[in-house]
Amino acid sequence: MVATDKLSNEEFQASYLYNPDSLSNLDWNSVKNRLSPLVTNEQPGEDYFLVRPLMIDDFEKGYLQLLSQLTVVGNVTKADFEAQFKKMQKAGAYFVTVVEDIRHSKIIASATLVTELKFIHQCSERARLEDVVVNNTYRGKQLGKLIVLTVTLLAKKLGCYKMSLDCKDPLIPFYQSLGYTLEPGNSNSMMLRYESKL
Ligand SMILES: CC(=O)SCCNC(=O)CCNC(=O)[C@H](O)C(C)(C)COP(=O)(O)OP(=O)(O)OC[C@H]1O[C@@H](n2cnc3c(N)ncnc32)[C@H](O)[C@@H]1OP(=O)(O)O
Repeated sequence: MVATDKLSNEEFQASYLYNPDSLSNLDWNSVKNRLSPLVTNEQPGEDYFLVRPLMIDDFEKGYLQLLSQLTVVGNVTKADFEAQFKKMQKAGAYFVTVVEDIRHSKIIASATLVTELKFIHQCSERARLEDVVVNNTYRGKQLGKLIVLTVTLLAKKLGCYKMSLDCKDPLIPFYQSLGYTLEPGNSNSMMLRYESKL
């Protein structure tokens, strides 16, 4: 575990997957009618909820246990986690954003924004939403909406020209309530699966 009180400011910043300042001044005005009551990443509804980038010591805070409520995680060791974290950090395109319940030092929600550089659209950048999950004992309290809107607004702030996602049919209304649409003739998701480790 990273003993953050003993770290220099530089080391502390390096323990974040991406710069936490990126999460300041998101355009919540543009989505405030999608939440009732209004919550934001800076005022997430409870003073013990903290919305922030993934940190390297979140392995200790149950991050992978949370992901296992979404899909198969496999036998990922702490060393595996840290190596993958550092690769993502170096790539600079991974904005894994979490909610921590600071009372229990536990990660209770997560969503990933991945950005992709393009030559098209005047060398622009597009965004994808991945791996959205809220701990099952915290569901139904708008945390899903909060974490998805946080990364959606972050993509806007970063200058992405669009953001897309894949989801199962029952979740379509959830994402529609957050502004995502099924574009006629342009909303199919196709798959070719390779042999996986699991
Ligand atoms: C792009 C992707 O990653 S898709 C994968 C999405 N993740 C999963 O399926 C993992 C398991 N599910 C979860 O973690 C959660 O149920 C989430 C993230 C989908 C929603 O989190 P919550 O914190 O419960 O959502 P929140 O309280 O903000 O919103 C609840 C709304 O979403 C709807 N909703 C939530 N989960 C579901 C679901 N599985 N199916 C249909 N509707 C749902 C609720 O009906 C509710 O609608 P309302 O506002 O009209 O009452």
